[in-house]
Amino acid sequence: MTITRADCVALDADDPLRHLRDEFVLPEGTIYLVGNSLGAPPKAASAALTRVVQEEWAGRLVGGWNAAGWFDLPETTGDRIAPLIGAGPGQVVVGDTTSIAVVKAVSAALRLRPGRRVIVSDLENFPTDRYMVQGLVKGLGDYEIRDVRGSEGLAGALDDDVACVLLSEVDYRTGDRHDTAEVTARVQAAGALMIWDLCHSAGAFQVDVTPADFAVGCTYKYLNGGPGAPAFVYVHPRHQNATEHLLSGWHGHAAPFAFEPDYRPAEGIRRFTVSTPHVLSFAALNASLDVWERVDLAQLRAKSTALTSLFIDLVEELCAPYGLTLVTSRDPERRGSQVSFAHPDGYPVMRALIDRGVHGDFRAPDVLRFGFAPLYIRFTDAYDAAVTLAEVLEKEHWREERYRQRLTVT
Ligand SMILES: Cc1ncc(COP(=O)(O)O)c(C=O)c1O
Ligand SMILES: Nc1c(O)cccc1C(=O)C[C@H](N)C(=O)O
Repeated sequence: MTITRADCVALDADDPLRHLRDEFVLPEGTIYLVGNSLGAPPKAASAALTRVVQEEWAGRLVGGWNAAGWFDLPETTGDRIAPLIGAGPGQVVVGDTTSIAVVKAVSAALRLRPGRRVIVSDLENFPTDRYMVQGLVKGLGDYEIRDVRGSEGLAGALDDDVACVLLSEVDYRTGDRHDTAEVTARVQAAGALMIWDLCHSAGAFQVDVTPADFAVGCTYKYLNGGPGAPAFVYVHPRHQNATEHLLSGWHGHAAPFAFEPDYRPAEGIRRFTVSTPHVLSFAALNASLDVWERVDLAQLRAKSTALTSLFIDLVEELCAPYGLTLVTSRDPERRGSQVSFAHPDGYPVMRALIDRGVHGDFRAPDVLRFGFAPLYIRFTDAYDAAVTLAEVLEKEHWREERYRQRLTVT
């Protein structure tokens, strides 16, 4: 084999981020390549949750809203996420879920482009992004969705009717990454607004959100905020006071504790909050953001591309006879921190692999996904995962009937 396990041991020893793995709880014997779905728990999360329950909730009771800063968590936490996506203070707010954030961003964009009735949506977008826009259009009436496939499909889709375009920087299935600067410039040149879904970007590499009009993303994948961790919304400063979104909840009101009968939006990013923040979820997320403060994002990207390139090379070498097709771009610039391979029996192959301690996931119809969270995945993990995948394919372990039984969540 061209690359040996000893080479990978050496790469791990040279990895400037290697100490960060110790910050996470990872079960012995598990190679966890699903950080692109749910990140691993930071060791500090458990103590952070206990502290918030005991000191803030039990200790201060309702006083926690003031004394523990609960009311301002959406903004204070947004300011901590901002540097990871290239944004400044007062440009990001945290709360709700990505699906809700999509409604906020798209509805705010539509109000900025009165007279334009079209929302461009990618057929490859994660389904909830599409479903939320479909629901919005049904509710608002008088708007239409123009479907495209990938940013290539945009060419013929941009005209004077388009109000906004919603795309994911990194495709959840293929792992491919758009050239956001180029696409954003094209969309804006057509007079439309650009909204990026950064779910598979934030924490995978340094994002530059600044050319975008709006962006949304979750914090439970590469950012390791925990299951159900709140989402974020970025709003370019030029738009913040110029528009309103559809979900006019009381935390986004100019004077929430005046209890006025009618909605008046707060100034600035605050108006993109909706209602009561999930304080316990913020505790876990903020424990993770403490780790992120110590991460050099250039080193993160270098490690990510090295890991994904290594995995592609190894799988192509070891699994050549077994019917896998690389789905993700070979160009490291054009991919996130994920590698996908297609296989006609992808589902049982992935179940057999997980049974042998290598956790990836499967996306219909035939995609095996492998996420490489650079904070805690080692080069030896990539090596061992490729060797185990080759074994599963060579020995045809995946043919066992039990691996065909579908679980509810894949
Ligand atoms: C690109 C993308 N957008 C949105 C979501 C869903 O967001 P949520 O269920 O947190 O609203 C996911 C994953 O679940 C995703 O991968
Ligand atoms: N958000 C998820 C959920 O609520 C259940 C199971 C998985 C998820 C995920 O995050 C999946 C992920 N967005 C994907 O890229 O497929």
